[in-house]
Amino acid sequence: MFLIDWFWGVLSFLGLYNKNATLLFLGLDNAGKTTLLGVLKDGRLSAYRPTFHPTSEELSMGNIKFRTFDLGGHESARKIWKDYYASVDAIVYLVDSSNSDRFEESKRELDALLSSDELSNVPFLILGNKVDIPGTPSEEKFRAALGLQQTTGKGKVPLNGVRPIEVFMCSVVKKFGYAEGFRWISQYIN
Ligand SMILES: Nc1nc2c(ncn2[C@@H]2O[C@H](COP(=O)(O)OP(=O)(O)OP(=O)(O)O)[C@@H](O)[C@H]2O)c(=O)[nH]1
Ligand SMILES: [Mg+2]
Repeated sequence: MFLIDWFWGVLSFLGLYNKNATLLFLGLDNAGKTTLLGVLKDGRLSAYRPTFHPTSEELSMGNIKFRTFDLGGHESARKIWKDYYASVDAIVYLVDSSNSDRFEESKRELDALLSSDELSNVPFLILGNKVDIPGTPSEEKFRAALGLQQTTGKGKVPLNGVRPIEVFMCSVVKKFGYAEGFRWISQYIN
């Protein structure tokens, strides 16, 4: 009983209670995908090791399926996650905002996703992760670096056929910022 309460508690916290969806967590290696999955799974932080093989992990809660894939330098992984395009309801794209050296690489992968026909109607939540690390850029600077100045708005916005896309800065480790992002994207998930 306790477990079930906790379980639904997590999903309602994320706005995903009584939704039926598959969410893909994408991003370069080291962005925080496995850590986010772990935080959702048991609310605790464990020392998650970098994921090597296969570059995919999955967590199911109720009717929600979370699946991670690493992008960048993983050609074989790319082949795998392309198979999931058809069943994806939302994409959560994680970026390590503390590592500006890799913004360009991360932007390249993101742009490829955004321009793919198969995903043209899929909502995108961009998480600028690790803002707990001193020296991370402001949201404004982060958006500029990723080419995300034009997004669809953080509130409830009538989209008129435009794909929902929005940026939320967060710290998965310190557990803030990402739930707002999930609640934002949940309004575009059935
Ligand atoms: N300071 C800080 N570190 C974080 C945060 N989120 C993740 N990390 C750390 O970043 C490193 C990479 O996190 P992972 O969750 O393994 O990243 P990943 O995207 O799964 O990476 P791969 O599996 O290697 O592709 C780990 O050492 C995490 O502890 C955060 O919010 N703040
Ligand atoms: Mg991982």
